Amino acid sequence: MTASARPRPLVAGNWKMNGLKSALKEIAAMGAEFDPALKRKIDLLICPPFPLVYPAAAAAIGTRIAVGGQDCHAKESGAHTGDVSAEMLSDAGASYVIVGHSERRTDHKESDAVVNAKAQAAWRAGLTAIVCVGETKDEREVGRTLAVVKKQLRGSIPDGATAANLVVAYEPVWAIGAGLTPTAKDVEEVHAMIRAELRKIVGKDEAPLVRILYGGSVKPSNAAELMAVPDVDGALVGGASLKAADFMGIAAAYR
Ligand SMILES: O=C(CO)COP(=O)(O)O
Repeated sequence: MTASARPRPLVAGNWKMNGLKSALKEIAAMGAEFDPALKRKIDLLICPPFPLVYPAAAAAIGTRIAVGGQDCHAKESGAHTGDVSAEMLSDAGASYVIVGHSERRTDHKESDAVVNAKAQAAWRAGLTAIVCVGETKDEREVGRTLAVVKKQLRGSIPDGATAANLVVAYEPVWAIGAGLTPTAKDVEEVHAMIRAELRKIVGKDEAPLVRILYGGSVKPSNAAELMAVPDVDGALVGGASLKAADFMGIAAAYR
């Protein structure tokens, strides 16, 4: 492996609790705009709500757009009403799953240990785990950003991570859905620290190839600047992933 090895960028959409069957036409429209030149450069992923995983995977056939879940249970099956396992997501056509999103950490009190177990479940089912980390506004204001993110990384990423089975998403909680983003310099500082931590976690040969996504108010208008930041290997997009025009406008940062 050469020192200049770079990951293949990933532009991922997290639809959160948005999207009815009618939203599937957006996936078809994204596919139509995902032309051969862009396909050579980047990967695209859409993570719809659970009921749409199977039809989204069907809608994405032939588009090279991957489909993922937004969460999974740590167990394979059993008496866990309302939960969905990584194996079920894989069976429905998913190849990725987001774990430890800040909305799960807040709404469902998910700890790093829970996120770690979910990432292991993802790997057991053959899925790539997108492990989310990020500081709150208060943590940033008191200068704890790097310490908080480092602790989340160490607690949330299981042993056995590789560049193929792990994606890290840095999502400052205060930037999500807020129309606010950190400065390019602030993003660079956090991503550089994540890369350094990854060298300890996956080793120095593999670490440069792990994709580190930035998430939080990514839009077509700021994507080029954010995607140009060193150690930013793509985006995890919320609101702007719901419409093909916005999502493909963000992907166009890689044209
Ligand atoms: O949480 C996010 C993606 O997981 C980011 O959401 P927004 O792009 O809507 O800020």
